[in-house]
Amino acid sequence: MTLNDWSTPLLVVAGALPRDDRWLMQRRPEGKAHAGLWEFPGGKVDPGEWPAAALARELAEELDIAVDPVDCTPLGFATDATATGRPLLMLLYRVARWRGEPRPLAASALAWETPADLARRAMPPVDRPLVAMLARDAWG
Ligand SMILES: Nc1nc2c([nH]c(=O)n2[C@@H]2O[C@H](COP(=O)(O)OP(=O)(O)OP(=O)(O)O)[C@@H](O)[C@H]2O)c(=O)[nH]1
Repeated sequence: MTLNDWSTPLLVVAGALPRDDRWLMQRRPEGKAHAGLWEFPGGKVDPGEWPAAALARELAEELDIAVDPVDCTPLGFATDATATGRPLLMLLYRVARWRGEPRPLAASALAWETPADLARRAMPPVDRPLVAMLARDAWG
């Protein structure tokens, strides 16, 4: 990780959505940074936006599901540098419930993955410590 700028991190929120001991992951489409890698659904927090509200907005845009921000519980965070060297701060939330069936509106694919599956997927570096954390997450 090479950081060129310590002052203005790119703030990204992401959701861990559980189902039957698996987590929902999406594959980044061609033409975007990290194309082809598997990631948690989510995206950038807009200026002045509350992070859990940003996550609910992103999950509606990307998965066509309705999430109440109060159902998003912080799980942890991780940091890395983006391709330009700008610091990236990613907040991961556990999403307890949602309305609707997730559809890949922004991704090239969706998959429900076990922690063991996740360890074998190609992912952005910032996701690795978060996946390790999920593997230790207690259900409920
Ligand atoms: N959503 C998401 N973004 C991640 C993850 N890991 C990771 O490094 N990122 C990076 O965080 C940034 C978030 O970008 P994004 O493209 O998802 O955000 P967005 O939906 O607001 O994108 P847009 O600018 O195309 O509208 C990207 O640089 C992306 O590569 C992850 O697990 N989930």
